[in-house]
Amino acid sequence: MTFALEATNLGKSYGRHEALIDCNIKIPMGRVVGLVGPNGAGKSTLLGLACGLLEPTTGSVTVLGERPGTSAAQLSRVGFVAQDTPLYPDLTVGEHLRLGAKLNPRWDSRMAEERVRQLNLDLKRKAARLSGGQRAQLALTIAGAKRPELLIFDEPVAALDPLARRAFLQNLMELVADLELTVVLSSHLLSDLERVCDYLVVLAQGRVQLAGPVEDLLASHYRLIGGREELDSLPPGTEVIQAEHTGRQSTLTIHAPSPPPASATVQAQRLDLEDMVLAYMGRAARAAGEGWSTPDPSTPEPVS
Ligand SMILES: Nc1ncnc2c1ncn2[C@@H]1O[C@H](COP(=O)(O)OP(=O)(O)OP(=O)(O)O)[C@@H](O)[C@H]1O
Repeated sequence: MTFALEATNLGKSYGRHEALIDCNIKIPMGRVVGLVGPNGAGKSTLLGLACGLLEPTTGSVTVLGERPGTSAAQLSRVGFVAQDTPLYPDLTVGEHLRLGAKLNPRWDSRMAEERVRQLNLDLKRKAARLSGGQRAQLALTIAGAKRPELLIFDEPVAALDPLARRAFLQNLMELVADLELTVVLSSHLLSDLERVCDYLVVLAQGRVQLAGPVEDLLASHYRLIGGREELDSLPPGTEVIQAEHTGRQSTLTIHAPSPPPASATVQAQRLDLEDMVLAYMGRAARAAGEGWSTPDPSTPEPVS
């Protein structure tokens, strides 16, 4: 089976600093993947490895079944938009489209021109004179017109206001529906990711903390609120991700294979994506702060 992105014991060090450690993930095709984690977690490093911009220090990575960046054919299957939506400031919108057509064998001119028209982008305007939102939209148009099978974005919406962000994400979803793409999107904006992503990878301290289909992850995580003693013994297979105690009451964030048994004294609540991600990031930060190595993630198998 071919995965959109498959990392096996993947690691990347910059000098003595380990930015990505023993990363094992299998991202199925056709997903919209949210890559989240705190600053310095290793997200850009992972995306750089996936695009062939960086070489692994250990392990291996394949993208669409091939080593990244090994051939022009492989490069044309992947679209990458780096963190600062790089464009040529002195080139106009029209010149960007003409350059895209020259450089990309599968360039879809009709689609690029139609999107530029829909976005009301002036073909004669230089990139330097576009707003942040317009630049992001142009970068998305160029990446989509390459007709890639995998589109990778490193924090595409970070600098955009909420309206521009919403418009960008809506356009991205239209592109996904039209082209049947796999998208990997890194962002700190969990509410945005919750709206568009159906697969999640949480990175922290250079390690994968959690990965899997959003639906499965949300269905297997709970918040338990109840007496400290009652919450001392949990069903087998339950993993406590985070525990908070106030007096005799405890609040636990757990990963459990099946819903916790109903009880009059213990309340079980579903988590939203943000609470779940924050619990894993908090656990990784505590483990690092206390000098432990982060525990192995309980990574649910991806759905193929
Ligand atoms: N070229 C480099 N040389 C040395 N260290 C680097 C280099 N690039 C990244 N790092 C370090 O590697 C770690 C991971 O960085 P990376 O940019 O991958 O994190 P990130 O999750 O993308 O962060 P952010 O959310 O802040 O963009 C950080 O500690 C960073 O300082």
